[in-house]
Order: sequence, then structure tokens, then C-alpha cells
Amino acid sequence: MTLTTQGRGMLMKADVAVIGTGVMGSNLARNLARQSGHRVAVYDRDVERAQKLAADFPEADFLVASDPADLAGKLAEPRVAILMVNAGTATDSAISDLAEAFAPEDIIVDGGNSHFQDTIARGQRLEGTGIEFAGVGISGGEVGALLGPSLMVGGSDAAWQRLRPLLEPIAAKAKEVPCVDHIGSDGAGHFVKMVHNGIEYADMQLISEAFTLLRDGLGMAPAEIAEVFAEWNTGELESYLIEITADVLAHTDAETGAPFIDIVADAAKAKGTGAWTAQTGLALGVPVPTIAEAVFSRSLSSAVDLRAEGLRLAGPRPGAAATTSSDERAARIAEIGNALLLGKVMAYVQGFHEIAAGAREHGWDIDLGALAGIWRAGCIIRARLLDRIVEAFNAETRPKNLLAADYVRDVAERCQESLRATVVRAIGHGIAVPGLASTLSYYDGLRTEAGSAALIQAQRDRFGSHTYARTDRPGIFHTLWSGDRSEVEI
Ligand SMILES: NC(=O)C1=CN([C@@H]2O[C@H](COP(=O)(O)OP(=O)(O)OC[C@H]3O[C@@H](n4cnc5c(N)ncnc54)[C@H](OP(=O)(O)O)[C@@H]3O)[C@@H](O)[C@H]2O)C=CC1
Ligand SMILES: O=C(CO)[C@H](O)[C@H](O)COP(=O)(O)O
Repeated sequence: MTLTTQGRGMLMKADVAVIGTGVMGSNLARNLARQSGHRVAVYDRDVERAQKLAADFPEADFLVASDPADLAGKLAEPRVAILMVNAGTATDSAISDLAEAFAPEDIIVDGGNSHFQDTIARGQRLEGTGIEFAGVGISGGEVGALLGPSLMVGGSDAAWQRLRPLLEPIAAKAKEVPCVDHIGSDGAGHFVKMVHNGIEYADMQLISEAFTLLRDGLGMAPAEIAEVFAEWNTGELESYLIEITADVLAHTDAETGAPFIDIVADAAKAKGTGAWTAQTGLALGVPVPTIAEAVFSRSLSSAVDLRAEGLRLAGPRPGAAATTSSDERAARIAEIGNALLLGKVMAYVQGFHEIAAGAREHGWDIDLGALAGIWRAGCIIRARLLDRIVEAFNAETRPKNLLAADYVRDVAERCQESLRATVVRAIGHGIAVPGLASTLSYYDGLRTEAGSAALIQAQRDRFGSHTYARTDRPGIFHTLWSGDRSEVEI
């Protein structure tokens, strides 16, 4: 019997599968089919969704599976399957379905936004089955998934060696270099993706505060503010989030003709990665206040009843703009831009601090320069300033932390007065700027040689015998507060 071309195509097995053909999975599958030169199988628990994907993009030549067992049969061995499903129980159930159908040496990749501790636990559960598990952080949204995301690979070296030829062709390129790297074992990929999202939260919060200051503080219209963001995007602030902000602010609602931003409800949702970054910072004892404030601000925005009560509280309300000369207005805009730049840089300082601490805690040898390198393209936080962060971490004398980098000091020198003036002005006008204000407090806290912690230690010793260190000699001490107030060395 002679096979037709179509008949041969039907028999050819796929080299990789994508499970979950929603926003990310459908685009990632198309990217794989186009760039990696491999045949791609697709499966979704809503089988019609996967079938529609194959019908909409016949050029991708997808093999559609009807269930996990069918998927296993459609994949060449050893199998590789990439999960693009919702984090949590959906991921657990997809993994257990696959584990039943897969065999030793197959690899299950979780490309969703899973919590890194879940990734560690899932890898442990699969140990003994011989199935490899890799948690891969993927960033870039739907366009990135289609045209080139940034990929943060966790898992064993062996898994990385097998995944590398598949992932490099589909990754974004920064100066010709694919934005994909092996970050470390087990949960390392998802850990850094979590922090990536934490920085994303902080950046979005700071940008939104800058918008509010321009609007409520200077009385500018969204279309005018769009021009400011577009202008900022030609300079040091250049980044994907600034670019899309200009785009969003210039957009008009087709139905009402109003600025689009005015018809979007003022309540921000969150899927969890920002909160995890803040919680992990708390657990590791790493200050990430700008990220935490960004999470709290989303919570406050969604606390509808509380905000309704809050409207009755005293205090200045942002009203008509203070009349300012065009020179003064230009100076204020520049000031807000500088405040935003320092805020952005400090969000990276906090994020890299958390990554370094997480790496120590979990025994991952994370190359911070390489990580900054793969964030330069494809991902949501891609920004011009990442070139400077890469330079800093790759310098011959590597800074102990990002704060010690010349670039960070230089931005601080140039922008701290603007940040201070912007926050003071916002406070005077009653405009909430939690991201900028907490960044300033973080910044000033870092600069403080002797601050308020001594009193806290003294109070702790006074009420709970928690001991303290002295400034003048080493050792741990306690004052006998309830006795003769003499001091004992512990
Ligand atoms: N959207 C984004 O910008 C980004 C998302 N991510 C992460 O990628 C993952 C996917 O996100 P996204 O594409 O937006 O989500 P979607 O909800 O658009 O798509 C997920 C798809 O997976 C299906 N699914 C769920 N459980 C299973 C299962 N057990 N077996 C097979 N299919 C299943 C869902 O079906 P059903 O509808 O029935 O639940 C849905 O079709 C998430 O972890 C997300 O956090 C990462 C980066 C960016
Ligand atoms: O991972 C992402 C981008 O990097 C996702 O878009 C993520 O869903 C964004 O988080 P949230 O929905 O909480 O705003």
C-alpha cells in the first residue's frame, strides 16, 4: 500500500506536546510549530478548544489528542510535554493524568505560573517514576508566547540538555542571544519567575502612580499623558510596560468616545505571584516593600465597601489642577519621570536581593547576570535599564548586590531629590502614592546609619528578655529590667 502525503503526516508522531490551549498554550504551540521545526501535539481538557486551534492554524499541522493516553500515543519517545494550564489544582490534575500515561525518561514541563514550593513537591512526587519534571517560568503574555517569550528553566541538568534545542529557537532574542537559561534545580525557574512578576507588580504600581500624579496633580488629560509616556519610552525609562501604558492611555472607548482608561473599573485583580513574592520576602527576611505595597494597593483597590466608607474620611481631595506655568509643568513632569526611574531601579534591587537570598536558602547557584540577560527581551519587565544591570553583574569586580552597582548609585544620585519632592507633593495633595512613598522610605532606610531598630531591640529585651547586641563590644546581652537593672552577658 502506498501512503499519500497526508497519510504519512497522520502517522508521523509529534516531538513535543502542549497541554492547555488557552491564551498562552495556543500561542506557544504555534511558536513551537513554526520555530522549532518539530511536530507539535496539542491537548486541552476542552477538546473542542484544541480542535479549533488546529482548524484555525492548519499550517501548524498540529496533532490533536483526545485524552492524555491518546496524547502519549501521539508523541515520539522519550516524550516531552509542556503544560500551559492554570496554577494549582489544574496543574496537579494534568500532571497526574500524564504520569499515568507517560514512561521513564519522558519529561513533563510545567510552563505555568506555579508556586516554586509546589514545583519542588511535584518533582519529588515524580521521583521514582523515572519521569523528569521541569518547572519553567515563561513570560511575555500572548504575544511573547507566539513571537518569543523569556524562559526561566528549572530542573535537572539532564532535562535542560534535552529541552534546550526545543526552547532556544522559540525564545525571544536579546542582542542575538536567546532569552532562555537553566536557572537551577527543582523550583529555581519558578522562583525567579515569581520574583519577575513581583517586579512587574511594582513597576505597574509605580507607573500607575505616575499617571495619577500627572492626571490629578497636574490636571493633564489621558491623551496628553500618553504623549509623556511615549516620550519617556525614548529614553532611560524605555521598557515594555511604559510602551503599553502610552498605548493604553491613547486609546478611546469605541462605545462612548471617552478615554479608554476612564471606562475601566478602578479595581485591580491578581492571580497570586505578586503576593507570593511578598510572602517569600517576609519568610526570607528580605525587604521588598515596593512589591508588597503594589500587592496591597491592588487589594485596597478591590475593597469596594471599605473604599465607599473611606470617601467620607477627612483630608485633601485631588481636585482641579494647581495652575502652573508651562516651564513649571515641564519641570514637574521631569521630576515624576525621575521618581519613576528610581522606583523602577529599587524594585529590581529588591527583586535581586530576594533571588540571592532564595538561592542561598535552596542551594541554587543562580547567575544573576545571566538572569538579567534573559529578561532583556520577551518578558513583561523587559527594559533598557536591564542592559546596565547585566553590565553590573558581569563586571570584573562583581557588586555584592545590585545596590552596590555604579549604575544604581548613579540613578540614586540623579533622582532621589525628585522622588522626595514628588512624594512630598503627593502627600500634600492627598494623592496616594504607596509605591513611590515606600520606595523612598526603603531608600532612606538603606542610607540610615543608626535608625529606629535599636529602640525596638531595647523594647524586646524590656518586655520579653529577647536580648540585644551592644554597639561598643561583641556579645549578646540582657538587662535585668525587673531586678537591679544590671546587665548580663548571655
Ligand atoms: N496569560 C498570561 O499572560 C500568562 C499566563 N501564564 C501562566 O500560564 C498558564 C496558562 O495561562 P493562560 O493561558 O492565560 O490560561 P487559560 O485559562 O487561557 O488556558 C488554560 C487552558 O488549560 C486548560 N486546562 C486546565 N486544566 C487542564 C487539564 N488538567 N488538562 C488539560 N487542559 C487543562 C483550560 O481549560 P478550562 O478553561 O476548562 O479550565 C484552558 O483551556 C497559567 O499558569 C498562567 O498563570 C504565564 C505567563 C503569562
Ligand atoms: O505571568 C504573567 C506575566 O509575566 C501573567 O500575565 C500574570 O497572570 C500576571 O499576573 P496577575 O494576573 O496577577 O496580574
